[in-house]
Amino acid sequence: MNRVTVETVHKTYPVIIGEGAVKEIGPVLLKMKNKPTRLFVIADEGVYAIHGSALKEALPDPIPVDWHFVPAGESAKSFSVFEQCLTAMLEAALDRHSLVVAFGGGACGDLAGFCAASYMRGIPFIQVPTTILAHDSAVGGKTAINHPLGKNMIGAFHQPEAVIYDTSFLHSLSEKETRSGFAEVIKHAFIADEPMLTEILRTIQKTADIKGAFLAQCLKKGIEIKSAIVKEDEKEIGVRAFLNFGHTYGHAVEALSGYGKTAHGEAVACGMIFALYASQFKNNFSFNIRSFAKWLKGVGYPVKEGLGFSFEEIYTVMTRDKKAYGGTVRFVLLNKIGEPYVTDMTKEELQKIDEHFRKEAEQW
Ligand SMILES: NC(=O)c1ccc[n+]([C@@H]2O[C@H](COP(=O)([O-])OP(=O)(O)OC[C@H]3O[C@@H](n4cnc5c(N)ncnc54)[C@H](O)[C@@H]3O)[C@@H](O)[C@H]2O)c1
Ligand SMILES: O=C(O)C(=O)C[C@@H](O)[C@H](O)[C@H](O)COP(=O)(O)O
Ligand SMILES: [Zn+2]
Repeated sequence: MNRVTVETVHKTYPVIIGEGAVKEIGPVLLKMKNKPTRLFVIADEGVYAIHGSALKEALPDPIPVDWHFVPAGESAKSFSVFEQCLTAMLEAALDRHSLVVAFGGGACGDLAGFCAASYMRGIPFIQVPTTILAHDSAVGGKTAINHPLGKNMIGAFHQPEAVIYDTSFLHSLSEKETRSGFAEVIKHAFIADEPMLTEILRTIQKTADIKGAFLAQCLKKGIEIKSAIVKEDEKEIGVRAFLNFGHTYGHAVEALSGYGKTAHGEAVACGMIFALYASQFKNNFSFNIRSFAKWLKGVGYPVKEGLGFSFEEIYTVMTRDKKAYGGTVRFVLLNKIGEPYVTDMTKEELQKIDEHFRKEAEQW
């Protein structure tokens, strides 16, 4: 098993990664200082149907367990599902030493983490992620649900007690979800590791290449990059915003297309192309963006997903981004690969970049 330790001001916790890692959940729970009085598993119903028995067998006998199922994917991050979870948690009479287990991808993890953060003002939880994307979402303590007006707008920072990342769950992911998750790996490489990016561009030519030892190595590196940033800035006062590379535009595409249609990572992939053009516009960032966009398309990413919306539509959603304040939109751009920075962008600048982006898209 591989292990990465995440350190924050108030909590240090392990990310245990590997095939069969789910078996580690028993020892982790039984070793906790306050042994949980009850477990409340919030499970993505699609994931439960495929992998539920593995988690069931791994939970330790002495601790009583309630199971609560939520819709598969992004639709779980809604007010109504959040309310249903809290009602079920109250009915199960959870106390402050009860523990929530999030079982699913990033959507279920974000929802379950927010339920744990809100119930009695915060009870412990453990992430048992099941997607490639969740190498990012399960680590670092951002939890949230969506609002029709913006992505992840209602949420809290709440760190898990542990992340139990069983990579054998990833074998059943669809091609779309494999690609979507891998976009966050590409993001981690762009913001922190040029050799990793080069290796990715060389190794991956189609979705089916995202597998095996190379994928395992990318996931561990991604988690290490993320945990180093979270250690420095848990609550996004500064450098944590770098993890938002590709997200300002990406979140707008997700919100406009109706959550769940364009997968998060697909939207982030489009957002990274936009942010690369913006980096070129702002400071002559030198990189062959056209060939990167073509590479993404070749792997299977729907790179033109944002083009169906007008600049005004995208801009309006971007002004509600959590990084924006005082009326300006803020973007994460690159000086060079591995050297991100945050900058204000005016509407005029963004409009010019959008025009260039649309013109370039004819060549992808
Ligand atoms: N908190 C964070 O730091 C953070 C970081 C990145 C993304 N996110 C959030 O994560 C969400 C996206 O997460 P995601 O990409 O994991 O998608 P997801 O949770 O929406 O799952 C996508 C689909 O894959 C299915 N699925 C999950 N695991 C599976 C498996 N092992 N086998 C087969 N099918 C499986 C689900 O049922 C669902 O239909 C977004 O809401 C995004 O905002 C949060
Ligand atoms: O952990 C972070 O910080 C990130 O920004 C990771 C992102 O991949 C993730 O999608 C996050 O949920 C976006 O954060 P938000 O604050 O823009 O909602
Ligand atoms: Zn993301």
